[in-house]
Amino acid sequence: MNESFGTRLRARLDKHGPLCVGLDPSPELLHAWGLDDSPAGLDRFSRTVVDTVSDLVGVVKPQSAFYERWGSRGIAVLEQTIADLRDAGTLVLLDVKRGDIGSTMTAYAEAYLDRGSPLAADAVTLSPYLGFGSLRGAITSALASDAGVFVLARTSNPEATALQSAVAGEIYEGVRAANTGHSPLGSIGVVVGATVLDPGYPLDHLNGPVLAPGLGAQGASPADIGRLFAPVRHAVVPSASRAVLADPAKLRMRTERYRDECVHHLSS
Ligand SMILES: O=c1ccn([C@@H]2O[C@H](COP(=O)(O)O)[C@@H](O)[C@H]2O)c(=O)[nH]1
Repeated sequence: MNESFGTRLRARLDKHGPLCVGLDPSPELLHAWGLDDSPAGLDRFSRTVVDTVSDLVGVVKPQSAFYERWGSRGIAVLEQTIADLRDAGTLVLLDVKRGDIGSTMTAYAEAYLDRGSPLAADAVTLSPYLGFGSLRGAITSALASDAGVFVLARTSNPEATALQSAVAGEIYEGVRAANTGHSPLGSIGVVVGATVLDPGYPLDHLNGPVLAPGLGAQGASPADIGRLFAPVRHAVVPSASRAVLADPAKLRMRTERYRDECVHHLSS
């Protein structure tokens, strides 16, 4: 029997520390790297990031939108990047934020979670704003494929606060229920930005992982990670994209620095 996503994630976090590197090949970053904004540029950027950080972190989070910009040629690069990460033994958390009615979610689950799909990731981000129940089929598919999902609960952007604080309770409770009985860690996670002032829920009750974007470019620091997520120190996955990707010559050093500072603030 294969190991669940939660089990694999826990092992990677224990070995490599919590940091997740985001893979966001925006036109600005490609330009800063001296690369063309083209499928060839995306490919070069992605291969360089995979080669540079895959021994440093347990999880990499490609942002699908930056590959989708280039249509089928960008998706081909994304498929190759997912394959390269898997070959390197790095967990792939594909940031796609899909959310729709149940029958369509089944198709998204086939695209991103079914082991036979060329875009199959270890986990994906999902949006619950058609109701948490609309995600149940996708969650069932994820568990059947030993994959995981991260459901948006309190995202890192400031515009989200009013809407999400009104409904986050339903999302947290749905995730908690989905993880009941799973050990050492459930496979169903939440997204809680490192920029939020208060997650509004005892995250250690979830028995699942917490993706915490917002480190660096959006203003959150490793100290914020320690302050917000100490109760889930073995389950939090802080992610940084622009802050580590800005300069290829400093990519490895910045990844190590953010990783080590997150470890430090989570253990103090
Ligand atoms: O709440 C969320 C959920 C996802 N994101 C994504 O993470 C990265 C952040 O990039 P940075 O350069 O580290 O700011 C990006 O892909 C977002 O789409 C998020 O920021 N907040």
